[in-house]
Amino acid sequence: MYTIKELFPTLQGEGAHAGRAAVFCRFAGCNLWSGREEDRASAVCQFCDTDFVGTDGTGGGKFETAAQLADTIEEAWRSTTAGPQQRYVVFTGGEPLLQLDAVLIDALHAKGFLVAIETNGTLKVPKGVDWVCVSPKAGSELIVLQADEIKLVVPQAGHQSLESLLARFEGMDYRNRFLQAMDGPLLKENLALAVKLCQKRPLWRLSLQIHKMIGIR
Ligand SMILES: C[S@@+](CC[C@H](N)C(=O)[O-])C[C@H]1O[C@@H](n2cnc3c(N)ncnc32)[C@H](O)[C@@H]1O
Ligand SMILES: Nc1nc2[nH]cc(C(=O)O)c2c(=O)[nH]1
Ligand code: SF4
Ligand SMILES: [Mg+2]
Repeated sequence: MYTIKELFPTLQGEGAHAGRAAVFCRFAGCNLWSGREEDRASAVCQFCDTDFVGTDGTGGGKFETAAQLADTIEEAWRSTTAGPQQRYVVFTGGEPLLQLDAVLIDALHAKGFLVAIETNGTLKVPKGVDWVCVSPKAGSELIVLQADEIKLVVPQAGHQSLESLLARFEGMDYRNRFLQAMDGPLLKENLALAVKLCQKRPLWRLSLQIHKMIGIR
């Protein structure tokens, strides 16, 4: 059984694959926040920009089997794209690694999809995921120490020295490194910080949340 908040075709808005056609499948639930506003201030992750509670979003629901969910993802892909090429699904959440498993990954591979995830990096990544984007959260234990992409949201309360943290991540096995400004009331200031850090430390590139800029999901 998979519990899905929402499922829709769009463009990846962030990171190395920004601008790429993708089906987004958002799992309900996260291990770093309940998703309830009254728990935000006491959560490990306090800046989340996403509603991942329940199954009431577009395309959301409970899916009994991997085959049913994979069929639905394929339908979403077919609803907007002309052919079978470049099939791409991004599992996010909430935290996708609470639910994503080998059976679902295999079912998508059998349909020709590349499987990407957006993860907070605190849970083990199953074999077969084609693109791992890890976004570490201050105050959580990072166990995904190797990935295709690291996308650090800045600044985060609880980071002692941001530059020494960046230096540490620079020495680790992440093939692409991005800084993403924390959205919220201080977005403008946070963007200025991210720009300054990318200039100072050129191993990092700026990730803009382009879906928010252009008004798509
Ligand atoms: C909603 S999370 C879901 C996936 C996973 N739980 C994680 O944290 O990576 C998707 C992406 O949005 C980022 N994000 C969440 N809240 C944000 C905010 N307020 N501003 C910028 N990025 C944010 C996360 O860091 C992550 O890269
Ligand atoms: N278009 C679009 N791109 C995204 N990249 C990461 C997202 C996420 O919430 O995980 C996201 C999202 O919610 N929408
Ligand atoms: S870990 Fe990801 S989904 Fe969970 S609260 Fe933080 S940003 Fe949101
Ligand atoms: Mg998002």
